[in-house]
Amino acid sequence: MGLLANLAGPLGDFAASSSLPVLVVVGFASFILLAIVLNVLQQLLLKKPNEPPMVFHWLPVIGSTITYGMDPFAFFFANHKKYGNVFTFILLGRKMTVCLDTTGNNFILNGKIKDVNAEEIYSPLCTPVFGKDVVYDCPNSKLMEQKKFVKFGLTQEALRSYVTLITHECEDFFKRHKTFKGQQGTFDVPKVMAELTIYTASRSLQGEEIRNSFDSKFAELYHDLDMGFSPINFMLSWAPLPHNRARDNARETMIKLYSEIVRKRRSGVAKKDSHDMIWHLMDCKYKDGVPVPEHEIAGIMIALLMAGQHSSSSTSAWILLRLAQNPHIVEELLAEQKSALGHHLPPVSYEDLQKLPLHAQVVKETLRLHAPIHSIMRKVKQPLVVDGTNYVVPPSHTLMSSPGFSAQLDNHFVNPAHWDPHRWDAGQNNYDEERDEADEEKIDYGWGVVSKGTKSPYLPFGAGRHRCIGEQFAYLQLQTIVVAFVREFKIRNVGGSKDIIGTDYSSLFSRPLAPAVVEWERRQKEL
Ligand code: HEM
Repeated sequence: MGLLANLAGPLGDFAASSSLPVLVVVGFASFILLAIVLNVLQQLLLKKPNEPPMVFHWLPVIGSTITYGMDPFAFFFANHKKYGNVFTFILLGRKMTVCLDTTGNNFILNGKIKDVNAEEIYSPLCTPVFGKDVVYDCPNSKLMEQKKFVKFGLTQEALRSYVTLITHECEDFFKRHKTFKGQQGTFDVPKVMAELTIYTASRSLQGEEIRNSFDSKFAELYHDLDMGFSPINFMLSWAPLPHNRARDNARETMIKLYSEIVRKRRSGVAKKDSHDMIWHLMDCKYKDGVPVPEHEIAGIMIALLMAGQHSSSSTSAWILLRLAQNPHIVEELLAEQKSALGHHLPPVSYEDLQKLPLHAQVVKETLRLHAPIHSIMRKVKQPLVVDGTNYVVPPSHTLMSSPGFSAQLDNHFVNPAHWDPHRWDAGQNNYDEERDEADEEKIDYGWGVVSKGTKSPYLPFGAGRHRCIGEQFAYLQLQTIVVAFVREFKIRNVGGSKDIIGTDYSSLFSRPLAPAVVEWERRQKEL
């Protein structure tokens, strides 16, 4: 051996040292190949007839992660065509069973608490952002009470005051923001609308102190906290990565900030002169008579800020992008305001919003095509027979529902890909919304009576015990922004094109691909 090595000299040394990496690469490639072959054979030969069909995939663990992640709706449509309403796919090693259309929405969203569970899925991601003892870091019955507090805090009086506050924020923004200097220009819609949305939500729901903090330290804290929702955190929310450390610092600082506001208000330094949610939560008590502790008030307020901001800012951006694609609708909206409220366009009130059906329909139609939450997930707790099938979903699976998918089906909506707010004028769709709503079973999970939505193909706010409690606020906020915007501006796509921008699915909430730039022009004020 020694002799041979000496004879080969430096060449032998090189061969000896380079053969190791080659062997490792060959070994790894063989392992991958074997895993692929076994994975394919398993799919072809070991089909379980009583389980939903598995979406074919080459790579174990990765499965359909990439195709689903790039465009979930395209993925749902392609597999709906192949397999029907129920199928399973692999998402980062997890088995996800998708149940589509109205039966699928109902099966998952109205599932019983003993069968399906949301907190096991959402808690690892949300608890480090919201903090302890709220939302998914507590028993479901406590979440239901927390939802009741918020829902009941949205009184007519509160909503009325919010319209005025939101209008002021918008007017101020349109006057002062650097984007809107002069008579005309262009702006990046998602970026600018994210800013306006957070100012309007914080001024109304979160209160004056929080709104004022957004001009200084709060924006940075919000950004750090938001990084907690990076998709990577679905797997690594616990990991000591820089963005998770920043998230934890931001959460602790925010909890302190909210707690200080509560203490200051309780001490009588601040007078109760608004209807924000902090004041309301300070007066709430759980069923056992215990008032909501400071850190829970903070956690609920953070949860509202986060839940509302992502969905509403994406929706407000889509609304403006759709209006820029359809400038004639902007003129129709202004005409509606003039005809319902008077030619001189007085300040809009909460009651006035009910007189502007086209404004509501613009929001409604935008949510139909651009649901910010494309996939809703639940953990299966025990073997479940899927309604209307022989399939049994085992507890190792996660259920996935997508109400945004049924809202794009042509058996429910005529020409579904077309954005047309007038489709909501009576009788334009294939399903009778009013009749279905009247027939609908009603239920109360402890935070007010809601319809179960079992038949509706249109559920942008979800259904069941986890249904959104922010719907009323979101409509009010979005409609008020639209009212203020069309009074001040005309908008259109750059060069008058009819294109619409694509969707960015890279984060947990879908939103327009940025930058999405459109042209604005300030209206001449009539004297
Ligand atoms: C356009 C705006 C919005 C849309 C499309 C939307 C959509 C949704 C959906 C689909 C769900 C159900 C999630 C699930 O079942 O897992 C939900 C839940 C929820 N949303 Fe919204 N939301 C919007 C605005 C808001 C706002 C403004 C707030 C707060 C003020 C809010 C607070 C909540 C809360 C607290 C839940 C309950 C979570 C649970 O019970 O697990 N949302 N939302």
